[in-house]
Amino acid sequence: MWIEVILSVPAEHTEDLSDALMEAGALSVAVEDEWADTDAEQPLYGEPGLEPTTNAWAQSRLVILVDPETGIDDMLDVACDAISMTVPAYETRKVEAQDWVRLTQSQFEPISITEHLWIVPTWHETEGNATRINLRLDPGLAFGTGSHPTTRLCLQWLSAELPKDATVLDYGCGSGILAIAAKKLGASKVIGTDIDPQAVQSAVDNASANDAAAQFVLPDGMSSGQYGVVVANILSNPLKLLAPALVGYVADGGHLVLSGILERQTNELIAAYAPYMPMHVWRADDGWICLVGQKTTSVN
Ligand SMILES: C[S@@+](CC[C@H](N)C(=O)[O-])C[C@H]1O[C@@H](n2cnc3c(N)ncnc32)[C@H](O)[C@@H]1O
Repeated sequence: MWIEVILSVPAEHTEDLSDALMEAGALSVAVEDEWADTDAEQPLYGEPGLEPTTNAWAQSRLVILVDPETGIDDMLDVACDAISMTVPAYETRKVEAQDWVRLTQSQFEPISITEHLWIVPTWHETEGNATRINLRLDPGLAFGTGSHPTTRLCLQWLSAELPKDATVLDYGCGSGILAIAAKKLGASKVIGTDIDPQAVQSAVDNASANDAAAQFVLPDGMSSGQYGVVVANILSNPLKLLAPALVGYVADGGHLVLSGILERQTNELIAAYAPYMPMHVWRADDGWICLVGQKTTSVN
């Protein structure tokens, strides 16, 4: 018998706390992204090169496996103290002593985005016919495993609307899932960028695992090119701040696809982009919407 300790922390502490917990005696720490629909203020980051100023809105759920002999309060005190964080409330549950890795992995099943596009964890066999595209991705620290509606909406747009041989920029690439999907769906050239170096590395690894030729760089490494499709799944505040930059990356006649927007934020986002480009709701999913616009030659 082992014990699982489950708690939520601001996403910005996820990595440091995971490391500190392992040092303090945890057997393993699994991280689940959890974007709650709350009224908490959203992060104000968004300008290229700027670090997040607050991350109260994005929470991660940690599932920590410990030996029953481990003093849970002591372990949490030591780990939280090491990163100067208040010990959060937690729950525990008993788990049978068995192969915990397999237990964790079994919680992540292949996800169907469309009939032809699937996200398949690497420990699953791929199935299907020649027309089925299987993206091999593992849940990890970088956001983007296809289970979140905001990612799903972008993948559905790419599946349905990506122009043949388009060039694609994935702004806020996380795991690289959108860039990799775009390449597999026929994009001619794909580049992704993210302010999080760990996300960039994870995107590089995932592209390689999928045999997808895509380039990933930090925002500082972006050149000033234009793309037939720019897709950005971030959050409404960064999307507002990034409006001129993102529109600037869209080539004449190209498409801008925005996700990470709650339904109630639709009008403010459309208004924020109105001076640059008309945007409309393409599709909604579970309280989230995807905005799409096409740049005409007369709009700059
Ligand atoms: C919701 S995740 C999206 C990941 C993936 N594209 C997907 O659709 O699942 C948002 C990503 O945007 C990144 N991000 C946030 N602000 C950014 C900014 N100003 N510039 C570049 N990336 C940013 C975050 O680090 C995070 O990896």
